[in-house]
Formats: sequence, C-alpha cells, structure tokens
Amino acid sequence: MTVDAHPIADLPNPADYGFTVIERQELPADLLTLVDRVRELVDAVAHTEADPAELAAASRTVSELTERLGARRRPVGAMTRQDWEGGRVDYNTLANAVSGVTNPVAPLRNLRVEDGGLRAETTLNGAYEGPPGLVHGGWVAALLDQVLGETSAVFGRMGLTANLTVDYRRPTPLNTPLTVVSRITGVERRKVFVSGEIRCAGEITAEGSAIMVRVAIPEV
Ligand SMILES: CCCCC/C=C\C/C=C\C/C=C\C/C=C\CCCC(=O)SCCNC(=O)CCNC(=O)[C@H](O)C(C)(C)COP(=O)(O)OP(=O)(O)OC[C@H]1O[C@@H](n2cnc3c(N)ncnc32)[C@H](O)[C@@H]1OP(=O)(O)O
Repeated sequence: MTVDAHPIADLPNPADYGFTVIERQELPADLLTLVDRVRELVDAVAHTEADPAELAAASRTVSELTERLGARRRPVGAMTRQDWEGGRVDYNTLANAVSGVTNPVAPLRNLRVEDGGLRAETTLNGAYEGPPGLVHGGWVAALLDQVLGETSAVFGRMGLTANLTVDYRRPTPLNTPLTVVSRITGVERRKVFVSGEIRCAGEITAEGSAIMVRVAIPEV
C-alpha cells in the first residue's frame, strides 16, 4: 500500500512502524516553557557581552543542566500526533528543526488550517540572523519547506520534498511578526504541488513552491 492509497483519516500510524508517538496535549506544560526559555537563551548567548568569569560560570551551569536533562532522553524519531479540525490527523517529529514542539530552535509553532491551507505566525529572534538584522535565507527556505510539507501531509498527501524553489522578494527582518501561509495547488500522480509565502506587515518577503512526492509505506 502507498500513502497515495490512504484516505485522509487513515494515515499510517508511525507507532505501527516502531516509532514512539506522543499525544501533543500530553507534553508537560513545563517542558514547553523550558523550550521557550532555551530559545531565549540561544539568542542571549549569541549576543552576550558578559565578562569571562560570568561566561565560565554560565558554561558550568549549562553543562550541569545538559547532563540532568540528557539523563532521560526520548528516542530520536519520536513523533507527536495532532488532531486537526475536520477530523484530520497529522504526525510530526517531536524534534523537527522547524516545527518540532520540543525543539528550542524550531520557530514554527502555531500552524492551523485556514482558507483551505495552513497558516502560522512567528517571530525570529537574533539566533536566526543572516545579513545584519535580517533572517538568514536558509531559515526562510526552511520555514517555507516545512509549511509546504505539512500542508501536503495535513491535507492527506504526506510526502518528501523532491524540489523546493524560493524567491526572496524583500529582506525578512528579525524580531518582527511574520505570517507564513501555504496551500496545495495541484496533484499529479504521486506529486503534490504546494506553494506559500512569508509576509511581514502584509508585504510578501519570500515565496516558495515545492513538489512533495508521496512515498510508498510498506503494509504492516
Ligand atoms: C516507515 C513508515 C513510517 C510512517 C510515517 C508516518 C508518518 C510520517 C510523519 C510525518 C511526515 C509529515 C510531514 C512532513 C513535513 C515536512 C517535512 C519537511 C520536508 C522535508 O524536510 S523532506 C526531507 C528532504 N527531502 C528528501 O530527503 C527527499 C529525498 N528524495 C527522495 O527520497 C526521492 O528522490 C523521492 C522520494 C522524492 C522520489 O523518489 P521515488 O523513487 O520515490 O520517485 P520517482 O523518482 O519515481 O519520482 C516520482 C515522481 O516525482 C517526480 N520527481 C522526483 N524528483 C523530482 C524532482 N527533484 N523535481 C521534480 N520532480 C521530481 C518524478 O519525475 C516522478 O514524476 P512523474 O509521476 O510525473 O513521473
């Protein structure tokens, strides 16, 4: 059976393939708060002017924390299940670099179904810097890749990115609210065509389009 053959409400359950699946709403609120604090920490470290003694003390504190938290790790590949409106179900890797709910570097958090596609708001702090004061182009592409991929998956056509094209229309600023939207534009055999854009204050800063190719998932 291929993903192609699965009806929307019947996506393969990663648990059937040996992956750990966690209900998103069962993640402790304290973990999500920690994720936010660490995201701020990364920005603070990237820009700190603290003196060497303070930096050495901070290193010791962080090392100790890393050891404590790392003592009980979930397996790589752990996934979250999310139920979307209209009975849609989606699975995402917990630590996905762009939208993983427990990954402090992942900036895309609040994806939702809207106007037949997906939409999210985000603000990228100084840890995502490329040119001075601007978001790195690789992160712009990553945001688009993820939202395009999730659009394909959420609308029942899970696949891998075969091709991604990004047009950078305007610089995307740091520390400024951004909106990311996407939609499916066509389906041809296993290929799902998706497009989307990033807006800042209503103006498009980047447009992306991708071909997601549905992959064959073996029957269990
Ligand atoms: C084990 C089961 C576990 C169950 C899992 C359950 C749930 C999964 C959960 C989560 C997933 C959900 C969401 C994911 C969301 C976002 C992720 C972000 C996106 C990514 O981060 S994803 C990583 C980067 N991505 C890759 O790592 C792909 C590497 N790549 C490949 O794995 C192959 O390359 C593949 C599979 C793409 C195709 O390979 P293939 O052999 O299956 O298919 P084939 O080559 O026959 O192509 C079929 C048709 O696509 C056309 N086509 C192919 N390539 C093209 C290209 N480049 N440009 C234009 N068209 C292309 C052909 O022309 C033909 O078209 P036509 O039908 O017209 O002939």
